[in-house]
Amino acid sequence: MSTGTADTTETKASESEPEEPESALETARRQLEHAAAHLDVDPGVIERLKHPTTVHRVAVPLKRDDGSVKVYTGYRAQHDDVRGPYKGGLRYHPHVSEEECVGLSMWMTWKCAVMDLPFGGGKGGVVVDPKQLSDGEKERLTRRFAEELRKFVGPKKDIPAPDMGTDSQTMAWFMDAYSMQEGETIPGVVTGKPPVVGGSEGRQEAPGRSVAIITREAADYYDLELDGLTVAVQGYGSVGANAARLLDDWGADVVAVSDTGGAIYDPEGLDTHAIPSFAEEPNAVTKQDAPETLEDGSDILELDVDVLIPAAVGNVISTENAADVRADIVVEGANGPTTFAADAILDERDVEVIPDILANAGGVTVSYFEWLQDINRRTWSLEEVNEELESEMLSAWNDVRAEVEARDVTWRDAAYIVALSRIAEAKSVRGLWP
Ligand SMILES: NC(=O)C1=CN([C@@H]2O[C@H](COP(=O)(O)OP(=O)(O)OC[C@H]3O[C@@H](n4cnc5c(N)ncnc54)[C@H](OP(=O)(O)O)[C@@H]3O)[C@@H](O)[C@H]2O)C=CC1
Ligand SMILES: O=C(O)CCC(=O)C(=O)O
Repeated sequence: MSTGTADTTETKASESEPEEPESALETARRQLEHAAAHLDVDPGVIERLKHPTTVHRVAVPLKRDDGSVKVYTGYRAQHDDVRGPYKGGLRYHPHVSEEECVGLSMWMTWKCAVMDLPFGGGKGGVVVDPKQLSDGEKERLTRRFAEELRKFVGPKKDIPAPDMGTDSQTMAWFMDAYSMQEGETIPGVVTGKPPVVGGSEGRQEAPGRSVAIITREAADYYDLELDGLTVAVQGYGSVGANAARLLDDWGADVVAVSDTGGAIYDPEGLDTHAIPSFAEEPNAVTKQDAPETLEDGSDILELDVDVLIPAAVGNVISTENAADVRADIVVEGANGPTTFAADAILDERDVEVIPDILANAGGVTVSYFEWLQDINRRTWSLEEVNEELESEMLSAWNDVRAEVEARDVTWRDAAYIVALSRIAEAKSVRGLWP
């Protein structure tokens, strides 16, 4: 089933009435309004950008290993494609909802524009706990989801990728199911695949790598030494573990990391390579030896560190705890970890927040490299990928920094200003208004 700009995504929130808990969509809309106030953009464009173009909702039946049948709900939100095909991940998580997918798809539109990639924004997922499924069940679920979305995706239309609860294997199954239906191998329908079937070297580490690069640049900007920089990382998955390990390699002291089981803390710095990531062994963080274990993993957000990297789920920094965040800089590895109301509290307290749409954008940037490699049937080496990523991240960092300095705005507003200017210009040049 496909719905247009669905009722559930009508404007509910406005900047003047911040309430919590905020949905991803509410946060995204408030951030948009806040940043748009700094720009001379047609208000019609801003109003349009508060809504997705389309949200596809599909039923995904799965025959479980015990022979029973369960029907899951899947979504694909397509927010805006003025700059190119919709692009963004697929999430398998019990809290996936239409509203969450729409909010996340909006962030993808801005993220691709901040990075100046020729893509728009999409996001989707299935309401399921992947930890409760066997590998065979995950494969059947993914293949059926791909079949249900087949008409709406494609290398020139909408290109999914991994997100929470999905990985390169999920993308390989998705690509295979799509290709079988189309009658030819079409690697460019998804990114984040294993390199052996058209994936890019370095894609898996890329969002964590970009978080590390942006942390390094932010530390330098605020005159903090990378050597001995104290860092806490919430979430030890694809983003968190890769960011932690790279920063560790570059001399920072990663003093705390967490997963859903809790956090571990060592003021001397943890051996991040010895701690298994979510992909290597889920829920393994608190099984490691460390001087201190924090049973309530959210305590990691209040540790006295130079840099806090929330890299798990959304809304973890809210009005409940924003006043207790003791880091000097928050670098957002997750999408939407800070609510709109918490952002204001952190700003008042001079805690610098480097936003998700810049910090974790390495994932979609290497996805773009992968898409180019697929189209051109050419493979880049890991060195080429990492060199290009470094250069794209520095270019985006400099664009955003220029707005921070020119307008005296927050890093989030500055990133939105860069993105919105590009999107508004594209809309104006294309002349999309009837
Ligand atoms: N993968 C990608 O390409 C990109 C992902 N992102 C964003 O980064 C975030 C993380 O994604 P990703 O790394 O891919 O996810 P993964 O599924 O690889 O890992 C998620 C990690 O977060 C932990 N976690 C989940 N909930 C909590 C919680 N409440 N407190 C502490 N830890 C928690 C999980 O722990 P456990 O092992 O116990 O389950 C796991 O370690 C998401 O917001 C995602 O949208 C952003 C850009 C790209
Ligand atoms: O690689 C991509 O296309 C998108 C990754 C993603 O979902 C994200 O950046 O949030």
